[in-house]
Amino acid sequence: MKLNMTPAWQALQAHRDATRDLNLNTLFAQNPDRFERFSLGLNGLMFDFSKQLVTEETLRRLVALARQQNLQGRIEDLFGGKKLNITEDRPALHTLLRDRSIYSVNEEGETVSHQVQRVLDQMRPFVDKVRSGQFKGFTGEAIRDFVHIGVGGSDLGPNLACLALESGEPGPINMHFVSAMDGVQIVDSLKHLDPATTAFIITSKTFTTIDTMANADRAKAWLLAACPDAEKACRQLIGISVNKQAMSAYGVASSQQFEFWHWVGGRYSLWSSVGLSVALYLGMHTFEGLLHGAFIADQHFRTAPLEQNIPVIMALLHVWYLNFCKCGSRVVLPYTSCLKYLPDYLQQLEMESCGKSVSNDGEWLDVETSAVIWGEFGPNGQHAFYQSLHQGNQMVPADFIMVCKPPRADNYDQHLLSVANCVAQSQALMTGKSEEDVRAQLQREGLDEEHIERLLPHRMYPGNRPSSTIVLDELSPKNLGMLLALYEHKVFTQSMIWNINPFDQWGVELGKQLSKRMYDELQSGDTSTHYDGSTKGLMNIFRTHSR
Ligand SMILES: O=P(O)(O)OC[C@H]1O[C@](O)(CO)[C@@H](O)[C@@H]1O
Repeated sequence: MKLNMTPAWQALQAHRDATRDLNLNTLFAQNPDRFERFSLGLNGLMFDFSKQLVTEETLRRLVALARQQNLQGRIEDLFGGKKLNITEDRPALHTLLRDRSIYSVNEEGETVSHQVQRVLDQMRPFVDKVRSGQFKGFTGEAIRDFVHIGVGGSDLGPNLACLALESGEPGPINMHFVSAMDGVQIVDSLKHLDPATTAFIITSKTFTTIDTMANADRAKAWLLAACPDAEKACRQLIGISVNKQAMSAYGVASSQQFEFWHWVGGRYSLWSSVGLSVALYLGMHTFEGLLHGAFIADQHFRTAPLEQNIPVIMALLHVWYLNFCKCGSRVVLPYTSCLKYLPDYLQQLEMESCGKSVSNDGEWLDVETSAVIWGEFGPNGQHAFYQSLHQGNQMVPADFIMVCKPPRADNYDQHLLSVANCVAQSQALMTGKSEEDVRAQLQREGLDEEHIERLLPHRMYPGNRPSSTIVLDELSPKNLGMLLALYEHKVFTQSMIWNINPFDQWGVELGKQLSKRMYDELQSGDTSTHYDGSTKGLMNIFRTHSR
């Protein structure tokens, strides 16, 4: 039976039709305990969903949908290593990267736990060597600068975590990130770096991604220009990949190859050796803190009742807004610039995982799956798109992220400013500003009646716009690990409700194939006739103006 014909779905649809007039201000007025009732805590993290347009009944019906879709069984399948990634015939075992003691799933003879342990045991001494200045370049000087080269899941997580968790004080090494295929970032970075003291961390699950390999080629050529002894120069390359053969062929010494496995999806790979850059930059204890936090979230997801399960509630709210309230996008608003890259990270996690139109049974879906996830460091967003959040005519549910302890102790005052804005913005979205309030204000400002009538509709805020606030007591490795893993499980829950595979991404392949052919033709100057008019026109314009 199609999902939207099932009893739980139909019941939710009827409930939505009956509650279209739900008003948040009224809900708070009717229930003084609403904040306590509609918030959940977990080890230093609090999830406040009291400003969501839902009632107890909405939640009950959403949980009934999760039960109907056998969510609990699917959670067990995930943790038990069932091959949930059916189109690639493999399990998704990223949770094992955070818990090496309990589960052990056999994968080609060696238990997965052993594989994970082996790589962590390889990472630890390497991190010590680097951070103590014992990792030397071709002149014998210590390597001080590392350039992490990767893209998508091989870039976003480490980049997010390095910025989020750095102390603001200089450490033993500097970390730089390069992901852009156009070559601008790598060329600009190399200008400021010294080949004698710089190493490159080439991070790519496949070790074939053209964006990453083009940047790596550029970096390797730069090293070779300074040190023609290829073996010595390549000592400054570190590889992170499932593809050991390709790393060796590229010249990465086997002691500097850090493996991960096919069962770790790219956007779920921060917890694998892909996190090496975090460990190098901030210490192994920071990386292990991230793993620990994610493990706490895993246990919570696996054991908490659905009604008190944070990622389950996050996902059900997402389903509610996307499928029943028809809100096609959701905005992520962190109120610390340390989490500047969080919206980008979550955009890949959600949109690559859920951007599907076909169910696990191969049927075209009749319900929406992929919401547009976007966002920005909140205070900057306020000066760009909050106008639309407050007065635009589309409802965009928001996730505010607030941190209590200031990430920089020596600027408490500005931290207060940011927190005040975070809380005030979610309040303003909810309460809005009524016609009476606007009229009273304009009268106080001394405007005449005609002017007031003209301005009234422009100065009113409809309010009743929903948001959640996730509060972290501090921005620690544990809390960041928890936050990211909760979002992972949110995405998993949504996917199980829609019965889609969140672990493949076939939709990115066609563009890659076409661009390869086009690149070859642009290089050779070949004028192909098999393109459509627009494509041919664009290529011709480029040919005319590029040189
Ligand atoms: O780690 P790789 O193999 O270089 O891939 C990078 C990214 O490219 C994608 O395959 C999408 O193009 C992502 O899923 C992945 O995170």
